[in-house]
Amino acid sequence: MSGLTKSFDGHAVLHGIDLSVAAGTLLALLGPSGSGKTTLLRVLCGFERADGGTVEIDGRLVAGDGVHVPSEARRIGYVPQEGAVFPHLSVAQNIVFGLPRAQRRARHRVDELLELVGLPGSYGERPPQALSGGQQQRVALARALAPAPSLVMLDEPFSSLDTALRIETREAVTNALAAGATAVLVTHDQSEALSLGHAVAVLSNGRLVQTDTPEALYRRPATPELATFIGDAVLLPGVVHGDRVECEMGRLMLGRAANAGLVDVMIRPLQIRFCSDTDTDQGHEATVESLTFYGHDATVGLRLVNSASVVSARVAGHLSPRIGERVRVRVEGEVIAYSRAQE
Ligand SMILES: Nc1ncnc2c1ncn2[C@@H]1O[C@H](COP(=O)(O)OP(=O)(O)OP(=O)(O)O)[C@@H](O)[C@H]1O
Repeated sequence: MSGLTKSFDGHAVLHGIDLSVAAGTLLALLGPSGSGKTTLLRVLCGFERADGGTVEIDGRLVAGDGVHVPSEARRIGYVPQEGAVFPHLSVAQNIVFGLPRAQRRARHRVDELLELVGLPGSYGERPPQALSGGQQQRVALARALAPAPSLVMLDEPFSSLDTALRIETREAVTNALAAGATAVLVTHDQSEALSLGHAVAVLSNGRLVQTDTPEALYRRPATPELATFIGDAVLLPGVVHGDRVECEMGRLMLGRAANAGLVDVMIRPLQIRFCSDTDTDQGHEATVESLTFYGHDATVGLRLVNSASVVSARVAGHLSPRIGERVRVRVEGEVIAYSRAQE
């Protein structure tokens, strides 16, 4: 898609979106509520017309420059949030629903699709109500994949599921899509976007802030706002000298070049590590001020000695310290600096 714009009642919702999805990959479209994800998806599907810009699928212009291919002719499979399956049809009838009449009786196709989404062939004759919410979402995916679409759109397909079903359904969906489908997954869940997307595009107020691999997005977010949106982040004032930055946690290596001068240094809480008792000359002294224990890990609030700053560290649950304890901490790995020059 190129230069896509859309306004509702004079209020701009998409501000010129340029984005491409490589064939055979899953792009996660991540953004907070109201950022324009659904509008973008509706424009791609052809449910909504953009005010400007173009959409091409498999090299074919489907929207823009006076063209508007109707949604049913775009070869897009669509999996909505929930309620996608028709309750009055069997699972098999649901799956073949979008196929030409002549192909609807092909039982082997239903079996193939059920297998693809990880459901037993015997489920074909069941009514959808006899399936769990996650299994129903898999049927919705099988139906979307049945006509071999060029592109599959997944609109928050896991959001109504509880945690266990979510994990199971996510796995089934990624396995099914690994067969080479090109897909766009709309989500407001950071971990879902990072774990499922080959690439992640972040939308904020109708603008794309960054499109990158999950690892690059997490490790080198374009802005401090994006850093805190993608995951927990500690931000400390600092000064850049060459390939290092000086801050209250020491002279740290930069993971991305930054202009010399005043910056905000971004450190992930998992990078703040406790020094062992033998490392007495290493690290910075801090007092444990708060502790939130989650079981497998814990978030520790640390007040740096000789400083007003409190930083947050994430440690394995069995290593969590006691409140009031004096510890030594150091930063592991590279950090990112955001210039304050414009302030
Ligand atoms: N048909 C419409 N008429 C008027 N305004 C609309 C319409 N559809 C969306 N909007 C507005 O456009 C903005 C973006 O909405 P959109 O639903 O695309 O965001 P979203 O990122 O999908 O949010 P959510 O995650 O809550 O679904 C919102 O301010 C919304 O109120």
